[in-house]
Order: sequence, then structure tokens, then C-alpha cells
Amino acid sequence: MKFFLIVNPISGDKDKTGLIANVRERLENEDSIETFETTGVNDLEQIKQKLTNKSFDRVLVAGGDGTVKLVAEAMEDCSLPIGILPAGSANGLASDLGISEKENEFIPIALYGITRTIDAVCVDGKLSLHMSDMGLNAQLIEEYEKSSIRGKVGYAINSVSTLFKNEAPYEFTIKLDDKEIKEQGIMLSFANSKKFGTGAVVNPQGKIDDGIFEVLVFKKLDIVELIKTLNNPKELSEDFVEIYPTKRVAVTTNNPVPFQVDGEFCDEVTQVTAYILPNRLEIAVPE
Ligand SMILES: Nc1ncnc2c1ncn2[C@@H]1O[C@H](COP(=O)(O)OP(=O)(O)OP(=O)(O)O)[C@@H](O)[C@H]1O
Repeated sequence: MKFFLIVNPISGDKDKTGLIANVRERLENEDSIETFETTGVNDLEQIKQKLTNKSFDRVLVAGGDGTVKLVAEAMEDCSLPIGILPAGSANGLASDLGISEKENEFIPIALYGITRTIDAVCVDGKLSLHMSDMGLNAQLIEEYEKSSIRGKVGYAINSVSTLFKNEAPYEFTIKLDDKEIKEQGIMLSFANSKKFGTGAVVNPQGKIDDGIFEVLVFKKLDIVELIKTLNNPKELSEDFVEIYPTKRVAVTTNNPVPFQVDGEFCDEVTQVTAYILPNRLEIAVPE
């Protein structure tokens, strides 16, 4: 097999040298691998070009959700299976697909594992594979991106400051196919899957390949419900989160609200439309 390995050198604040060496060690004799390191500038065009000019059998991604998304965007015209080597501060997509965080378990899956086709969501014209949202979490991501401390420690420190200086609750007007709803909440998520990157299950009925996504309106910070999300709940209280399964939605707010897509802060917005992209991507998963 021919592999194209894309490495994000800064993701998760982790050195990837050992990981790359371990991947190479697992290759079978006739396999070949070409490596590309992201720079944070012009990566999309460069990856697209490599994929157009050469033929590969599988693309490996050593990074977090943002890097997987980048690769998925680059594969608009050329669809190849993706093997995820989780190496971000938040590996929400990998965790949702049941991919282990242990190198000796995830490397063989990424290289030779069976694949599964998953949906994506187009959110405000951008590709979202996992979770995008308007509100508190997006503000946290904005603060994190500005801060010099990366990795899980960076998230933890910024969580505290975000909790003290945010403008929530926000007023959301949610237009679904059959109804329009007004809800007040601290954030609104467009969820293609079950969990946040932290592992918190906020969308218990969510499936990444069911042709729909869920709009989640988080009404308040409820410590008891937040603890529940860490224990794989089958359902959550409607006083904590209201869930609307749908194929499309248009959301508006009165005032600008921080907005993020799969862990990347985008902007402050007053409106976002989203719709499902069924069977968008093929990813290697555990059996
Ligand atoms: N060489 C680089 N230098 C700086 N930034 C980079 C580089 N390569 C990629 N990036 C940036 O990394 C981000 C994607 O990181 P990703 O989500 O995969 O990992 P992460 O660990 O979750 O990210 P973060 O460290 O931001 O939490 C993108 O914003 C991208 O522009």
C-alpha cells in the first residue's frame, strides 16, 4: 500500500518523532510512505496538490480534529480512506469512533484497519466532522488560541477565565424544516456525533453515520448534569440540554456570538445555517 502521512508538528503540544518512527516500523515490506508536515499556512492547497499529483491508497493523519478536518477538505475531489493517529489536545472524532489513544492499538488500525463511512455537516459553508458551536465553548476556544499555553493544561486554564468573562445566556432563534423555536442558552452545538473532545457525552442518541445531525441547546451550566456526561449517559435532562435531530437548520441571534467549527475559532456571528453531508468520509476504525 502507498500511504500519505500528514503530520501536524504542534498539535497537542506533542513531539511526533517517536510516533512517526513507530508507524514506519509497522509498515509491511512492500508499503511506501510519503510524509508532509503542516505549517499552518497554505496547507490545504499543498495537500490537495500532493493528492492530485500522486496516487495513494490511504492517508494517515497525525494531529487533532483540526488536522483531520483539513485533510477531509483537501479530499473533496479524491476520496481516500483516512487513518487517524490521534495526536491533538482534543481528539474528539477519534474518541467518538472508538479509536484508542494507545499507540500500539491505533497504529495498526490507521494503517490496515477496516473502514467506516461517516457523515459530515456543512456549517456556515465549512466542513464539520464532529462538533461545531455558537457560544461558551467557542469563546473558550478563542481564548485558548490566543493563549501561549497549549495542550490540555491550556484548555483547563482558559476554561476558568472564560467562565468568568462571557456574555451568556444568548437568545437563539432556530428554524427547522417544520418549526421555528426560540431558546435561551449558554451555547448551541451542531453535533454530528455523541461526544465533545473531552469525552463528555452531550448527544447520547447521536450517530455519526445516520444521515442526520443534532442541534443541542445548552440551557445552563449544571454541575450534576456535567458530571453525568462523563459517565456515558443514555439521556440528559431537558433542563440542561434540548436536542433537535434534523437534516438542516438556520440559527440566528440578536447579538454576535463566538462561533467555532471542530475546535477552530471562526468569528463572532449572528446567523449560521447547517445541513448534513451524508457519507462524506471513509475512516479506519476498530473492528
Ligand atoms: N506548523 C504549524 N505551526 C503552527 N500551527 C500549525 C502548524 N501546523 C498546523 N497548525 C495549526 O494547527 C491547528 C490544528 O490543530 P489540531 O486541531 O489538529 O490539533 P489540536 O492539538 O487539537 O490543536 P491545538 O493545539 O490548537 O489544540 C490549525 O489551526 C493549524 O493552522
